[in-house]
Amino acid sequence: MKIVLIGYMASGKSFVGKKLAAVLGIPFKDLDAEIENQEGKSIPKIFSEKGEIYFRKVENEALKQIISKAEDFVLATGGGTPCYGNSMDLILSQKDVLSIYLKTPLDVLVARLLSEKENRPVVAHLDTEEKLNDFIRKHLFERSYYYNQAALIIDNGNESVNDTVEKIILKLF
Ligand SMILES: Nc1ncnc2c1ncn2[C@@H]1O[C@H](COP(=O)(O)OP(=O)(O)O)[C@@H](O)[C@H]1O
Ligand SMILES: O=C(O)C1=C[C@@H](OP(=O)(O)O)[C@@H](O)[C@H](O)C1
Ligand SMILES: [Mg+2]
Repeated sequence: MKIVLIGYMASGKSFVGKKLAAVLGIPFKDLDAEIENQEGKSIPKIFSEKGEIYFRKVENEALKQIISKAEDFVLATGGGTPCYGNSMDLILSQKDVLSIYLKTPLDVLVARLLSEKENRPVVAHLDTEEKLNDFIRKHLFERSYYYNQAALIIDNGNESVNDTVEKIILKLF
């Protein structure tokens, strides 16, 4: 079983993914963590020292490597992963991969990112709730074109992580 979670920043890909992998008894992989290990730097450092275009190249390469492996996994991608280069086509073209969009309402994303934006260079500069809300509303609309191509769409708003994992499991079996 190969599961790839996609969705906006703070939709819960890393949080839900870890729990889902534990319940399924298969390895959990986080694309951002793989990139950080490979580059020997944090995501904010890669953005500030090498720039976003470099990050997107490395992100696409890391995705290719993980997705082509034979073993089972749950992979949490980054919020931008499916929206650059051929990454979404790559995810969709792998017949043994199940893509899942974790869909989270705008107000929940804004609330989560208000307290967790420092390590996310794409939104780190947005210093008020109003700016964050304005930016995410437009950005989410643009990115939804990619997210909505996932095979499965699962709501992860105000439900508990256990409920979200259960919803996914029910769709799998
Ligand atoms: N179902 C949920 N219930 C409660 N909190 C959640 C849920 N899903 C995610 N979160 C919270 O949202 C925050 C962002 O989640 P994270 O997994 O880092 O998002 P992503 O990897 O999609 O950017 C985390 O602090 C996590 O605790
Ligand atoms: O949406 C994005 O462009 C990004 C999302 C981040 O991952 P999370 O979605 O796990 O926060 C990380 O890959 C990087 O900061 C860029
Ligand atoms: Mg994450």
